[in-house]
Amino acid sequence: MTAVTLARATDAKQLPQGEPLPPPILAGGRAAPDAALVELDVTGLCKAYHGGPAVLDGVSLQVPRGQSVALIGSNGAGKSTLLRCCLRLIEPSGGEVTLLGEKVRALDKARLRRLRAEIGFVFQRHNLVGQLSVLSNVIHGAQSRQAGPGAWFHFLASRAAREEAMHCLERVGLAEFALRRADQLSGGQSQRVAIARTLMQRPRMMFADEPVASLDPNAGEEVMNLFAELIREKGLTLVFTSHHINHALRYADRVVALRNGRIELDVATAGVDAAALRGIYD
Ligand SMILES: Nc1ncnc2c1ncn2[C@@H]1O[C@H](COP(=O)(O)OP(=O)(O)OP(=O)(O)O)[C@@H](O)[C@H]1O
Repeated sequence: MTAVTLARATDAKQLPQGEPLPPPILAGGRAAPDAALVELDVTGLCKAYHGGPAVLDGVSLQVPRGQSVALIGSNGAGKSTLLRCCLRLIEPSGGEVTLLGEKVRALDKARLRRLRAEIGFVFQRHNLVGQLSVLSNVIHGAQSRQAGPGAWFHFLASRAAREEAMHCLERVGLAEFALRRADQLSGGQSQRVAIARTLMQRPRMMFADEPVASLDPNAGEEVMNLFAELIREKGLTLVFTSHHINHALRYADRVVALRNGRIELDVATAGVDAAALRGIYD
């Protein structure tokens, strides 16, 4: 156990005060989350891979609409497993996840696919299709609304889809790259395209698993800023994992720290200092 004590988001003032916070980008510029509208409700979530030890051990977490939550914790703490269980990209071993009002574990394949279509998921690696154009990759974000080859190739997509995709690319500052092959982009550009693709999805909520881990510090900062701006603009709920304490403080309303598959810390970022959060890595 570290110097960091278990605390709820409401009593962050119990934590030690210290160095000044970086200005909150996301938390500062928008209305307070609506506590009555819970978009993600995780209760007693457990996961063990292949009958091994518990990787998630009774995790419970409620995220209201419009809140941005940073999940932090050492390598192997269970952050990615938690995100993936929420979308049932991997099967939980126990507990319950309710996402946008749907009990995820009870959904059949078709309903699960429909639910996933409402969630933007940005991964550490952008997962673009390298041989296709940037525009086609973005258009693919609308696959739940557009079936057939038009969901894959920009020249077969509807005019409306192409225009919307161009708008998404403009929003991430890459309109002039629309017809370039995706495998000709830098890491930062690729991650921007991945974000444009999630915008094309018109998501109701966003998850991001170490979205800037593969980028250099400058590109990482730029992408996080852009991401935060878009989340704020659209009033979306966000849950993201990060190893950057400063990103957690700057881009989240709330920080949840995992250790060995359990929540060790759950605090509002307002009033918490970086030193308190660093304790989670001891
Ligand atoms: N597919 C898998 N099969 C078996 N064990 C796995 C699998 N995926 C993850 N694990 C194990 O589960 C534990 C938690 O992993 P997870 O990736 O969720 O942690 P994390 O907090 O996201 O770590 P990191 O910060 O390194 O990304 C680790 O011990 C890992 O080895």
